[in-house]
Amino acid sequence: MTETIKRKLSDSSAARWTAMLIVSFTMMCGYFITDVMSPLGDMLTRSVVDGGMGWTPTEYGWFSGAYSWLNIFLLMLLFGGIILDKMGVRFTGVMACGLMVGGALLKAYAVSPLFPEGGMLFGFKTQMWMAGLGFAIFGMGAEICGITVSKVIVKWFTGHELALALGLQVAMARLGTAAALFFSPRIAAAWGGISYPVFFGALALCIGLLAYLVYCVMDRRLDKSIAAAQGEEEEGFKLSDIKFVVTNKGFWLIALLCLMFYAGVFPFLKFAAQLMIYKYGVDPVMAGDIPAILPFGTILLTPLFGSLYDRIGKGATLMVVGAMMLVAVHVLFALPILNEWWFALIVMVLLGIAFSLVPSAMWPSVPKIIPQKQLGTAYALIFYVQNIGLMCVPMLIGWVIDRYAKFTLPDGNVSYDFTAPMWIFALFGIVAVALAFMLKAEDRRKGYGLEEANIRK
Ligand SMILES: NCCCC[C@H](N)C(=O)NCC(=O)O
Repeated sequence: MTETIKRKLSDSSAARWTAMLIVSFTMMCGYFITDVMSPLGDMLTRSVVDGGMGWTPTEYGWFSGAYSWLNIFLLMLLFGGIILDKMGVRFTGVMACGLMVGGALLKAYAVSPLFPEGGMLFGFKTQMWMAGLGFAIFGMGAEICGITVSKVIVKWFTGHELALALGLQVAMARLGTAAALFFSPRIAAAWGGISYPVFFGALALCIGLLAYLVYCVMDRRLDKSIAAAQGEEEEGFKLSDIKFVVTNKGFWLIALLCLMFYAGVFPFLKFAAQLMIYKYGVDPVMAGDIPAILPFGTILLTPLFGSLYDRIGKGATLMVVGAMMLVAVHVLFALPILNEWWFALIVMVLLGIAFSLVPSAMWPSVPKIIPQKQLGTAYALIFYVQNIGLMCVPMLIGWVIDRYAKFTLPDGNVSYDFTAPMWIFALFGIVAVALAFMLKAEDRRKGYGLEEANIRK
């Protein structure tokens, strides 16, 4: 008697890498918009007479944190995770892309000359509120898209090169961030307005949406091949899944590590260009270039560390080392030493290594702690916790800069001293180190396999 072994579409390496490239492209366009305003912080906060838009650092901090408003206050990330587990990656991904495009267009409109100037609401400019609302809608789409893309990759790569694939996806996302940091000030300077890079990003996102629609065709075929190979559909989401996830200590350690580590990186990027201008004397048009090194470095290193994790394991150790490097980096930025652009560049490279180590080990570790059927919910909850930091930290830093870091030079110009904000970022790193050690210990106790290789021999 002969038995036919049916292959799933994901067993074809060409098919799974194509799927990975398509969804990562969509995510990359999203990351471009996320940081498109980061190198323009100085332009936004300069006075109108100096050619800026006259926002205060506090307003800039609120706007930067707006990315997470809806995710946190309307629990949109949690609902997004439930929608993902219930409705699947096709519906959720398309919905998320639509939200990103809509939000990006609103944000671009708010900072364009079309938006009426001069209004105030609750002590802040209406322009900031409108741009923030656009960013909040965009952020809701971006985060839901993020968990969807993670689930897509886990779906195609479990039992194959999972960490490498997740690492490459993150690398492509970083390319979006790097492009935003590098090109955004140049587009704004060349075309004469802050709204142009945002409109450009919205256009790129429309192409990202089309790409995702192409992926949907592949996903349908994968589902058919899975049903044929396994003979049964995967069990759907149940509310008890949330309980299962939140009662797991390993899950909480990863979620809190994610909160603390990313609080020291993404919010830092929002202020990094200003740090370059005021501490390291970099020209404002080139102020995004040194921070752009960070994502560029991670483009090579995240897949490299991911592949290392796939082959030899040591995931928990990679997270400990990455968190320690984060502390070192922020301390070096805080200390009053070597205020030279080349030193900032070296420190940024170090941050790039840290920012490759932790994500390349953290994201592929989640499926080792939480089963695939609850993965959408687990990623959503982790992103939810992380978004608390993405919202509060820029607001805190903006306020600290307004209150303690701003001073007037003898010539009447305003300048900033970034020492206090950098110590705050270092503090997040210290807590991240403690959490990474606790995760490593928990792994030893529970045997999650975080120190083991991902590829099954
Ligand atoms: N500036 C983009 C914020 C994306 C946050 C997202 N929740 C996330 O953590 N993605 C994984 C990553 O390492 O970028």
